[in-house]
Amino acid sequence: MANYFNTLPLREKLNQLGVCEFMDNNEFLDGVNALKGKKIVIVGCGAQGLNQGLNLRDSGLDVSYALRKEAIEAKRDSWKNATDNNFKVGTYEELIPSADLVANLTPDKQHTAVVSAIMPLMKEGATLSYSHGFNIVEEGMQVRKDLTVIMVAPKCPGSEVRAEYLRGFGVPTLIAVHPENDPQGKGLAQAKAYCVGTGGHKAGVLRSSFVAEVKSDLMGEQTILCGLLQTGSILSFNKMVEKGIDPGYASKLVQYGVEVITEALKHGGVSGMMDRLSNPAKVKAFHVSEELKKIMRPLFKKHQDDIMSGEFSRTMMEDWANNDANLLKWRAETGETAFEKTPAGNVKINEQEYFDNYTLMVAFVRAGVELAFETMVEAGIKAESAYYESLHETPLIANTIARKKLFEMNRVISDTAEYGCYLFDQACKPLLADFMKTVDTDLVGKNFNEGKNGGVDNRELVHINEILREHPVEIVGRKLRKAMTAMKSIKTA
Ligand SMILES: NC(=O)C1=CN([C@@H]2O[C@H](COP(=O)(O)OP(=O)(O)OC[C@H]3O[C@@H](n4cnc5c(N)ncnc54)[C@H](OP(=O)(O)O)[C@@H]3O)[C@@H](O)[C@H]2O)C=CC1
Ligand SMILES: CC[C@](O)(C(C)=O)C(=O)O
Ligand SMILES: [Mg+2]
Ligand SMILES: [Mg+2]
Repeated sequence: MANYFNTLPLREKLNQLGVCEFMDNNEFLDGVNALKGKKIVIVGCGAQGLNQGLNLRDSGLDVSYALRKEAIEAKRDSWKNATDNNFKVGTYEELIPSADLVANLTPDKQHTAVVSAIMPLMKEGATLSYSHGFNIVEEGMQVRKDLTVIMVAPKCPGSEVRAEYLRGFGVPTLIAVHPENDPQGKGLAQAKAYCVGTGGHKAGVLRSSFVAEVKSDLMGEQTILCGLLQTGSILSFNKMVEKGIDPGYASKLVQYGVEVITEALKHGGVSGMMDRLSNPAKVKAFHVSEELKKIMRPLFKKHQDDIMSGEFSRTMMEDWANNDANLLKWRAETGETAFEKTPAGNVKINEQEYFDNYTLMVAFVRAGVELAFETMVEAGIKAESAYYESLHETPLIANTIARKKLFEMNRVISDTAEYGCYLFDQACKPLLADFMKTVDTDLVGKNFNEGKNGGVDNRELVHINEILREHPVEIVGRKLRKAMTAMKSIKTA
């Protein structure tokens, strides 16, 4: 097998990268009907597998889990996840042959082995579904020509796929049909039905391609969503402790601050988040984020370039072959950071204080969201896709950090995302070393300008507001958020 993307001529690369059509609500009027009464068998009951299955069943669909024999015999977590939630569980041989749709929700590193094991058992004309395009695009998996291959990719951690569904909302989702595998022309209807089943249609759906999903998903997870939130959290905590701020206070400000701050992003975009600062702090955060964008832009470009060329996938697959040596080493190192090892203090921090005392995270988030968006778009990803991947998903990742710090984020996201997060973090921390020497407690740990709201040049403030509001991520965000009529506010810390 070879990297599918790299086998395409440039015109086809650009064509598949550019597939991105915002799907109106009236595209989903048929609901789950295309899969009603069909047997959906999910392989893997982990972050996505369990939570997608719960939503699909609640949406009236027939869902069961095919697990590997050793998981059933050893009553592993996947077996517990499925049985504790009263799903039917069986082996591949027991469940796959009668399945109308098989959803492969195992780790990307296992996809070639899993698909090779289940494909011979799949009945003529069945459908194989993914939630990430890595196996098809980066590994070039060849699927039996009578099978339909679709993708329903939530732009969200598995845990929040369920949480937003239970709030009566959903998460932005990319759907796609692999052009090499749609023999009966039923792929789009089934992908739409599956998407309705997960609740994704309530948040926003893009008709995408396997290529466009992979090249944007890998970029978002490595940079703003996981990498920069990890780097920013660790550097913020270390700076506060270095400057004598109580470690318990610092830990709480970081752990919950990123959730409170990015919740504003979800509802009002970057400008909505910045508006929560005092005017002097907003001006400062603007200039700090401009400096951060300048420092980090080459790293963001490198990540996007390595994703586009296949170099990222090659290095990650080398680690797979080396028993995940780097993944496990970086996971252990992250667990040993002072932030991860310092419990949040038993101290009251009100919602506004998270903004007032954490100007630095606001600057990190603006810089990271805009950089990720800009870098994706200049690489050929369409604005709507770049918005879901760089802005809307950031608060959903922050929800996991608020739960149990970086440990929880890295546990819930895919192994692919976790590897990419560490890769970015390893490079970004030294890149920011000189910048962090200039940071003091006015930016992190204490109220900027001691909370005084005066002394701002009106013309500069007007100019800054214009720049923030007219950024392309804000323009497309205002359109996409209009469609999120069912979006709920979450109770933050
Ligand atoms: N995590 C996320 O939030 C997101 C993930 N995705 C994509 O969803 C897919 C699933 O990822 P995710 O939910 O994170 O995966 P998890 O690691 O959470 O779960 C993997 C599941 O697969 C099972 N599994 C592991 N190895 C094998 C194997 N060799 N054969 C059969 N089953 C196996 C595990 O069960 P056991 O080990 O007990 O057998 C577990 O149930 C990936 O393609 C990922 O890129 C897409 C969007 C977001
Ligand atoms: C952000 C990482 C992700 O792409 C996701 C939750 O969307 C993943 O692969 O886990
Ligand atoms: Mg993702
Ligand atoms: Mg991913």
